Amino acid sequence: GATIRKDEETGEIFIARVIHGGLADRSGLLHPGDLLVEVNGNPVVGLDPEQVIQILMDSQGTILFKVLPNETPASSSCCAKSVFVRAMVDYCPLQDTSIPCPDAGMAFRRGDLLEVVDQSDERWWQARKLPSAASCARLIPSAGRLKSKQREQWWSQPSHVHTCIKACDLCCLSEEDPNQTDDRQVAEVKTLFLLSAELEEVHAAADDPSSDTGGSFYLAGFRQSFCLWRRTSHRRRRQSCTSCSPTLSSLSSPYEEVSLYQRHPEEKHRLIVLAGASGVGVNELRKRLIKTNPLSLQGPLPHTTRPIRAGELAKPEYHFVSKELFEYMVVSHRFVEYGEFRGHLYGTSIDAIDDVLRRGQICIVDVEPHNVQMLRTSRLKPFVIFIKPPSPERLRETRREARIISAQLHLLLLQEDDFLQLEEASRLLEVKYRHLFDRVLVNEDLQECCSRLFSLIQEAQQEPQWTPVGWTSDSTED
Ligand SMILES: Nc1ncnc2c1ncn2[C@@H]1O[C@H](COP(=O)(O)OP(=O)(O)OP(=O)(O)O)[C@@H](O)[C@H]1O
Repeated sequence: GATIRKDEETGEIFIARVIHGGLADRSGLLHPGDLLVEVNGNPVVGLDPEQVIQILMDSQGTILFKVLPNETPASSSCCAKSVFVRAMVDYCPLQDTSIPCPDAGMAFRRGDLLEVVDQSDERWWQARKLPSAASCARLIPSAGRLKSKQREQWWSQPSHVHTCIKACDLCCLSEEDPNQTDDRQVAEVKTLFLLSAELEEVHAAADDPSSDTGGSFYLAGFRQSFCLWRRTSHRRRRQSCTSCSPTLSSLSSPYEEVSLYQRHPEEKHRLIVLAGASGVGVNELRKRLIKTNPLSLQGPLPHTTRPIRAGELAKPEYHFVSKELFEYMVVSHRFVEYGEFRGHLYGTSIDAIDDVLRRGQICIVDVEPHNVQMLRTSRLKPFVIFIKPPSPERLRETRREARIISAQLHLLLLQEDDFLQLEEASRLLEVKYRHLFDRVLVNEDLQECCSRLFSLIQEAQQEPQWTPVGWTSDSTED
């Protein structure tokens, strides 16, 4: 329940910290800074901390400490106000040689919620993991300490590839007039979305202008070419540069302060974000949810530069815009995701999300996990649900009839390779983005997953949830 330290000059042993909720804390008799004179009658001045610990370990029954109380004790830990944080990094005390007492340390993974009960030591904080019945806190590195560790690691890496710089360089080379900023940025978009041989193959195979409203894989209520763009553009959709982005870089804050937020019934609904590896069923779940609850749930209407087809005006399933307007929206950062398919641009815009929310409906989007960060604003207050596959056996059992669209636009049954890829991609995404997910849901039985998803969506809107403090402490729109 306490740690000790030795004053190297005088050889005196002091109580370094009292663990919140531990025996020493509950006794109220020991405080940081108290001078330890004797343990069970053994003088300890001049001993090493390890020798003092050995005396304690050899003792049985009652342990008697003789202490000289610290004359200016720090304010009692029980009076300090707890701060709640979400861990944005993983930490393991057993791999940290600098921790004063590894046994008193607490391991955590990114995304874990922690109650920090004591920040009086600028290097080591005391915390409990939530939800937790444990009364005794454990040691975690302070934000400052973790940041300096991250900085050391960052500088020790040989090089950092800045994808944004590369994209700009390339586009500058291809521009006739380097002063035209907008054109340059548009060229950057093109650079980022240069179609691969695979996608060109799709163009050739699918060059049938009527296919968007016909074909055996038409998804009711969902735009086929938009879905096909999504399906074939994984990893080519717009991505921010993680080397440079202050929010995503390895130097960003290791803890995010959070507080409980409950949506007021008159406030706009929280944005619901579904994320998952390609093929896990995110689109199927979203489609089913909207189909069964069309009045309360809606997806944002995508934008496209594709021409309007005959008969589409009656019930447009896109915002049809000119290429110029689309490109203007790109440079104005109006798109969450965008890309090119069959020579036309497609994208999900923030404005389209706002349209749904303004109508009083719950907006549900599915985005690539690397794009979740840009939706994390106090205005949208996204509730992010990660969809993951079930166990390997159940995945193969439940997906016997499942189909994915091939690069040649054929609907294919999932093969062993697809299952392996899906499992690996899902595992990697969860490791990398866990801190951005509010909930993780296993998509085993479709019907059951849909109803659990619907309950989660209700929970997000009606029950208190942990959100970044910035989302509730100010009313500024971002
Ligand atoms: N729980 C499930 N049981 C059986 N089949 C499922 C289940 N979930 C999804 N499927 C099927 O798996 C296939 C792929 O699903 P879906 O198209 O929704 O994937 P996705 O996650 O949206 O991937 P992408 O973004 O690459 O399109 C579809 O045929 C869908 O009907």
